[in-house]
Amino acid sequence: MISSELPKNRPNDFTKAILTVEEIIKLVREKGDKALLELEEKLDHMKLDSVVEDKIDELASKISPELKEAIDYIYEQLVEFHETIKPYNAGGNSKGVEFGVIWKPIEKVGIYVPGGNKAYPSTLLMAGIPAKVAGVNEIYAATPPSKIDPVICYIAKKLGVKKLYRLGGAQAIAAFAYGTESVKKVDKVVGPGNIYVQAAKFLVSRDIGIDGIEGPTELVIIADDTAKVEDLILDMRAQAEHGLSTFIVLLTTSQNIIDEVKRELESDRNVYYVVKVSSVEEAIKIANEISPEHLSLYVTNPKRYLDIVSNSGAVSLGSTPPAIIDYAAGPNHILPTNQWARFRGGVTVYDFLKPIMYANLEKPDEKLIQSAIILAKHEGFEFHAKSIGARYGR
Ligand SMILES: NC(=O)c1ccc[n+]([C@@H]2O[C@H](COP(=O)([O-])OP(=O)(O)OC[C@H]3O[C@@H](n4cnc5c(N)ncnc54)[C@H](O)[C@@H]3O)[C@@H](O)[C@H]2O)c1
Ligand SMILES: N[C@H](CO)Cc1c[nH]c[nH+]1
Ligand SMILES: [Zn+2]
Repeated sequence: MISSELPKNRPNDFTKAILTVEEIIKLVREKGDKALLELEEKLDHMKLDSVVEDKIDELASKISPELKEAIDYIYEQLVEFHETIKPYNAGGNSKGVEFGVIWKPIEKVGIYVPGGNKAYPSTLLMAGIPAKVAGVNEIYAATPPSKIDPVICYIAKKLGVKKLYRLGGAQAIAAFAYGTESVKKVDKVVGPGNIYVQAAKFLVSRDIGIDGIEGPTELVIIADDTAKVEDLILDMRAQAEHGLSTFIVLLTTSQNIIDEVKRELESDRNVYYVVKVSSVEEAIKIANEISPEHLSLYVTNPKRYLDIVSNSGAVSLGSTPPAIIDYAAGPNHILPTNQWARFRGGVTVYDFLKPIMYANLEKPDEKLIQSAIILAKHEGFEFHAKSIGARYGR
């Protein structure tokens, strides 16, 4: 289906799942493993005796040499990306203060690998590699029991995942956040998923770290009349493969493109929003407001517009298909949706690191000490002022 107007509410709004998910979280907190087994039976239609996958080695050995080679090759590319952008410990001196930052990995991380409609081994690569590059010691993963793909097991082994859980949806996120008899409580949970998964992450962020809201999928394409309409149609249908809750928009200056896209996609089940704009600049303004997960700049000389893109998870330039970012380019496919791109980006090595700052004042600048004392007194914190003054003879 085609709509010529942007919607007031997004089809992928996770907040509509909050009430259902609150109940699921409550059950997992109260009843631990028992709740997990009941919820898996009810929501994933799988009768399990344990939520821990204990056949990882056996399953991993089943993957074809072709798939193994593909995974190994992509693995290298993603390691290269995160090693390239990894922050380094830095320090300096100013006003007699030696200061700096050391980056420390988070200790325990849970990765959610979606698996309602399809298995997503690519997601385990996308989350696991930056975690490993950051130096996370304990990586755990969960995916719905019907989608324990041997490729997921192969990647889990390669990453050194401590345990793979047969758990989907909000119950997987709750188990990571609060722990159960079988599931390790972690410090941060990351990963994309449907509205139940994202609502659960949102709710547990009271108690553990999350990487943001990532799902269902969004794509905004900006196309001028040089874009190949067949490519645009493929890119729209590609992201529509993630389900009917996806949010897919085409903003174009070309009436020909609009006519052809409408003709081709009118009878698809997904809704595509196709809107005419008068310039690429106008389209970027609209895209910045939408703050989409994926942005495709399928226009002449796309790089010159990067400066005015302010909100987007990842940008595919020119004829680069957004789907290559989903698999192998280097940037992550775990990307913010629901306008979270206004204040955060996709998952990177930074998501698994914490900056610990330090200061050492052996011979500090007098004026700096005096300034601190003045400000502490102004705030009415006498002992703050005194504790500083006493050290530096004031
Ligand atoms: N933005 C991103 O970074 C990104 C990346 C990859 C995938 N995605 C998105 O991930 C999503 C994957 O969705 P999926 O559904 O295939 O898999 P999923 O693993 O996210 O969700 C499946 C789970 O949802 C739970 N569930 C289903 N119906 C429920 C209900 N009525 N009540 C409570 N729980 C319910 C079940 O427990 C099931 O295991 C897609 O929407 C896709 O667009 C987003
Ligand atoms: N397009 C998804 C992000 O929205 C990522 C993905 C994984 N596999 C295929 N696609
Ligand atoms: Zn995709």
